[in-house]
Amino acid sequence: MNSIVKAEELSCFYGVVLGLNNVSFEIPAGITGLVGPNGAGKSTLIKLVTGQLAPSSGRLSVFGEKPRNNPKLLSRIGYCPEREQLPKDLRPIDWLRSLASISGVSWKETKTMAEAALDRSRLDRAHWKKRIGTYSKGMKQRVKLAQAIMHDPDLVILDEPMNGLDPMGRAEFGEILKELNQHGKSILVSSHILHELEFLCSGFVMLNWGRVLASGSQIEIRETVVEWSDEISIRCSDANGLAAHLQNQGLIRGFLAEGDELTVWVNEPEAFFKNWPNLFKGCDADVFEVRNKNQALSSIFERMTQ
Ligand SMILES: Nc1ncnc2c1ncn2[C@@H]1O[C@H](COP(=O)(O)OP(=O)(O)OP(=O)(O)O)[C@@H](O)[C@H]1O
Repeated sequence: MNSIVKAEELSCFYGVVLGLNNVSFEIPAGITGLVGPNGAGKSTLIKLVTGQLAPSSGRLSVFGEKPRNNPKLLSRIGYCPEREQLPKDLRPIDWLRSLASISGVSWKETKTMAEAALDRSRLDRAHWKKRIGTYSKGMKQRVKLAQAIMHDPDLVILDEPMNGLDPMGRAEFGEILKELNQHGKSILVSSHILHELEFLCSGFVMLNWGRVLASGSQIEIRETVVEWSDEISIRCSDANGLAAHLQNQGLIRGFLAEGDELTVWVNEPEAFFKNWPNLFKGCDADVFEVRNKNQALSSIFERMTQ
């Protein structure tokens, strides 16, 4: 694998408190979700990748180099921290220009950089003249993102950026990240709610209690599941018609039809899931999606953390 981040037997302790415990994984280019409940070690890992912390033991490389005390490497990384530390009284352009100027960019050039970053973060130009303190949560996240991408990094790291956003805000922010990815940026984004990232990420690192529970693409993680649920969700054009069809064949012992969503409790889950295209033959309903409850990524994660 051509990995961007590679951890080998990596540990990080805060005195006697365990932050990360002997984790090994690789993250390829793309959008990767770092998922785990509170205290799982997500921020610790992000601080290691951004060189803010040194590993207690093990090895960590980002683009093949150690991140700690490595300014050249860090210039290829953009970081959007979890905490909201924005200057309320400044306008976003002024803040971003000041940051670029501190980093040694000429004052004239800072304007182009700041404007480009705000455009790429999709902060509506109508709001640029307002002070950051008057902004909504979603607009502040875009300013934070602009700060992280202003220097055109190859890897953008965001710690819990969806926190506090409503579903619409999360979807919009996800679209911005996808667009950045389409422009060649790799993205590492953390959340304690897997569902927030499932639609966005091609791969995941799942953490709990400082350990990696699973890592890899969605398909690779799903393949680690050997247990099947007897509860299967089917999205189709005629839920009642399809339920009757399955019941007549003696395949299900119960069902619940709600709109275009049919939930069935099947007698032999694995056989059903593997054979479903044939089982639906002879029924007029169009089938759009079939999901085994245990195969949903969120369900896998729930069971791993139990
Ligand atoms: N500065 C610190 N000093 C001592 N312990 C710490 C420190 N930072 C984190 N920890 C501990 O390390 C463990 C991992 O914390 P971390 O912040 O990395 O988790 P997280 O997954 O980011 O959680 P959250 O979503 O709550 O931020 C926790 O037990 C936490 O209490």
